[in-house]
Amino acid sequence: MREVEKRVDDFHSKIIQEHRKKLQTGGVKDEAEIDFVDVLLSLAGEDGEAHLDDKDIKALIQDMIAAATDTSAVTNEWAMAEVIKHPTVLEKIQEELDTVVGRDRMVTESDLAHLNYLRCVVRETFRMHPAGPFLIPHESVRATTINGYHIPAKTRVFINTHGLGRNTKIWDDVEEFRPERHLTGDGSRVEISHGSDFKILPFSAGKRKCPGAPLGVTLVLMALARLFHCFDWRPADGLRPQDIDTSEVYGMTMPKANPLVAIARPRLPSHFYQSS
Ligand code: HEM
Repeated sequence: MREVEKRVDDFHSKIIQEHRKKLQTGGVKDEAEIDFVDVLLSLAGEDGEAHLDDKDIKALIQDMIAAATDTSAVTNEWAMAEVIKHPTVLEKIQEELDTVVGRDRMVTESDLAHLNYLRCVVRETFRMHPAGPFLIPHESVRATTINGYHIPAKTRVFINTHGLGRNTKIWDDVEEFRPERHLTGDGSRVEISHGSDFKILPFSAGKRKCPGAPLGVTLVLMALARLFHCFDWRPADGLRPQDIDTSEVYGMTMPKANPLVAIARPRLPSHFYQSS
């Protein structure tokens, strides 16, 4: 454990050193190049001191990497597993991709707003498999009463988003992966984070809501759009779609108990798969 800690610490030190060197040798010229660490290093403190020391910056980098990577990866794996388990869903996703994007170019970020069925797939994935099944523990700062429940001050509060997605008072056929249930009646864009109805809460809500939600949504949508646009997918040899295992393990995030194994077959013209 100590050895892992040291390796992680060295990795963070290297990131800080590289950024400090860049700042000292003329700084970052193009505003579009400024990243999270550049901003943290440039925060001015009092009496000519830096606002944050290296320990603070390392903690923030670690927090950001931990919060951003596992959540997005777990969501992608669940979405892939559910889609490969439901071949008609894959067909509908690819039909939409062929209509919106076509087969002679790659998906770009500006396409994502128009992929309403894929957005439903991600929303349905969050309903059934929220990356944070109990969000992050919160504590009530003062006593309050919500829906008749008295919550004393300093109570540790967990929000059961996993239960919310399978609550039969809110959803029907809760065990069924059915993206269509999220389509808006008027064809307007399907929101993924949460709506005014709070029927799903993948990123929590309110002032401690995930600050990376827009980036998280884009990362997940973009990865899935490219994977389904570029490849046809089927389960590993010998398995039928319905055999795909969807058992879960609980932890800080809620990954699949067994990693997904699947077979990809290119579906776009061959020049898209050649490295330049
Ligand atoms: C699919 C992707 C993601 C999911 C499902 C997700 C979900 C969550 C959830 C449930 C929380 C806890 C909110 C609460 O306190 O109740 C959270 C917090 C947080 N997330 Fe995300 N997240 C994702 C992506 C990201 C990304 C890409 C970033 C940054 C680039 C990020 C940064 C953070 C940070 C810094 C916090 C802690 C906020 C605080 O201090 O309270 N997340 N996220």
